[in-house]
Amino acid sequence: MLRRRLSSLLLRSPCSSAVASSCHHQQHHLLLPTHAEKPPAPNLLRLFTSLAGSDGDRPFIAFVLGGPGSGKGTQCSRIASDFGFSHVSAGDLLRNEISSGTDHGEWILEIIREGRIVPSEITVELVRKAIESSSAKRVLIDGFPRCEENRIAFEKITGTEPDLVLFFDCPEDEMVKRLLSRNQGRVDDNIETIKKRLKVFESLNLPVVEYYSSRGKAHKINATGTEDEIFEAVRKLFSTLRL
Ligand SMILES: Nc1ncnc2c1ncn2[C@@H]1O[C@H](COP(=O)(O)OP(=O)(O)OP(=O)(O)O)[C@@H](O)[C@H]1O
Ligand SMILES: O=c1ccn([C@@H]2O[C@H](COP(=O)(O)O)[C@@H](O)[C@H]2O)c(=O)[nH]1
Ligand SMILES: [Mg+2]
Repeated sequence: MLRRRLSSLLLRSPCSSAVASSCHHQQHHLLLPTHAEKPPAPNLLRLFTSLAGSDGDRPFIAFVLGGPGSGKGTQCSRIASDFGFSHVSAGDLLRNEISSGTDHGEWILEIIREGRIVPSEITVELVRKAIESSSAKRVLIDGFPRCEENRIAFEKITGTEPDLVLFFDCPEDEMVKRLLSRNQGRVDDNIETIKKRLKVFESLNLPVVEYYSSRGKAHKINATGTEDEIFEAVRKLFSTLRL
């Protein structure tokens, strides 16, 4: 059913048809952290800093989205090395917070273990800092935004939108198979968490893809087949870009 829904949303690449975006996170609020879980609010003034001033100064930004195990990280590494992009993985930034023992590391670990979404005030700030400190002209943001609230916060705080959104479309059974054999010691690579992540993907991540489809920015890539086959489709798309 999910595949059918996605295909109807993203028949063309890029999508030119308007697709209504909807915010499902209210009805799925139980999947998000509760108020009690929130860490101390960061300094809001510091958060409201645009990315490197005017739009003309900022790097080319591509959001890379797709279900858990769809191959975002794998393909991002290849795009980065062939097309000179800096690779910013939101998940890696959060895992660094855990491994470096920051104040809210344990709290982030629990959220990841449960397959839920870390609040925007944490993630947007990590992503914004990573973009700024990379000083790259082309940046891939892997696995972010994860929900409409993330997207709106990013656009508001950085004062910018992505130039391109790549969406890796992969069947659920293939994603599950890949995650269960990933073997990288991730706390979320177990069937209980994977099931939760798939629900979050459908209810919260997909509306972001729908939103960018309606803006003509989303490009769907068939994420089945070998890594090489998928990268060939990616390469074709990136070769057409004026970077
Ligand atoms: N085309 C492919 N065929 C088979 N296995 C693949 C393919 N692409 C990636 N993999 C493997 O599947 C696993 C998941 O890939 P990857 O980590 O890139 O996915 P992801 O979308 O970043 O997942 P997550 O959202 O959990 O970070 C990895 O072990 C990777 O080596
Ligand atoms: O923007 C984000 C990105 C990630 N998370 C949490 O981390 C895990 C793993 O993320 P990957 O990108 O797949 O490595 C994800 O399931 C979320 O729990 C997040 O909250 N916000
Ligand atoms: Mg990944």
